[in-house]
Amino acid sequence: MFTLSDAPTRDELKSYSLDRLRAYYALRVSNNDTLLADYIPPTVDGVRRRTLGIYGEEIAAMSIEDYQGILQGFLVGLVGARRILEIGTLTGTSAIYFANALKRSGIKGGVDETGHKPIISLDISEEFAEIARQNFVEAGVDDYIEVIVGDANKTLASLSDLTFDLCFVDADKISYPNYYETIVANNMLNKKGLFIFDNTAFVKVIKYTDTPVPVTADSKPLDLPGGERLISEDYAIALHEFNEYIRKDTRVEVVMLPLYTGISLVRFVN
Ligand SMILES: C[S@@+](CC[C@H](N)C(=O)[O-])C[C@H]1O[C@@H](n2cnc3c(N)ncnc32)[C@H](O)[C@@H]1O
Repeated sequence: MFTLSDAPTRDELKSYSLDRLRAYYALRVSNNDTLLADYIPPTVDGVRRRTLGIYGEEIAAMSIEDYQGILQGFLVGLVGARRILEIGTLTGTSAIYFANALKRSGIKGGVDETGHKPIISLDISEEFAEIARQNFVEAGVDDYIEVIVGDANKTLASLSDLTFDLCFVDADKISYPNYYETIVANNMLNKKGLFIFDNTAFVKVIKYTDTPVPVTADSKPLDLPGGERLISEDYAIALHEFNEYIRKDTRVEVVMLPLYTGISLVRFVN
């Protein structure tokens, strides 16, 4: 584990290449090394390696990356989240980041008066869910996360009595409008809560070393320059329609972060 004290001096910086300096900052996206140590636990690496070993690159690449995990953990603290809903568990990477963030905020694990753990994560695959549960045990966060298996279009509706402070939506893109409307219509997200929708820009909007791709008002959904296409065109069209839908929804305010394949933050305006 690095410490912030290994920062180069001003003199040493003169012999640094920009790439070396970027590499330095890539590991220091927060000023709090305790937070980084908490947020990038070795177990997340283990989850990635195991997912890669079992399913290969295409599936493993669906897990969020470290920086997104750190950012989402920061947002957990920002909104004071106590209860989190995740749609799309896969093998558990994002849920582990959320659990560590809750721990940092002093939230206790275990089943509460609602009969649930602080994080409910939904996935359609029993196989992924089982691997995720093993990963949660190994990461020491199994008392923070419960996985409910089934099509989230159905399981979500069965949770409509519950209220969450943060909803992270990262499952099948076609269903984003239904997930959004079900959560809003049933008041499942607190008025001060936060939605995070992943992959809303369809393609890698930014590469680490590039400047952000400007998205203009007349951009077509499928012709954003500057990145490999990670998802099918069906998904891109569904996401485009979803983006337009929430952009015009006067109940909410939306900011799409140009990170990875786009991360939309959505909050209620009043
Ligand atoms: C992008 S992955 C989630 C990655 C995870 N959030 C992470 O960072 O590790 C999408 C997941 O959504 C699940 N999924 C797809 N369609 C679904 C549906 N209709 N209901 C519930 N889960 C679904 C898939 O099985 C897959 O595990």
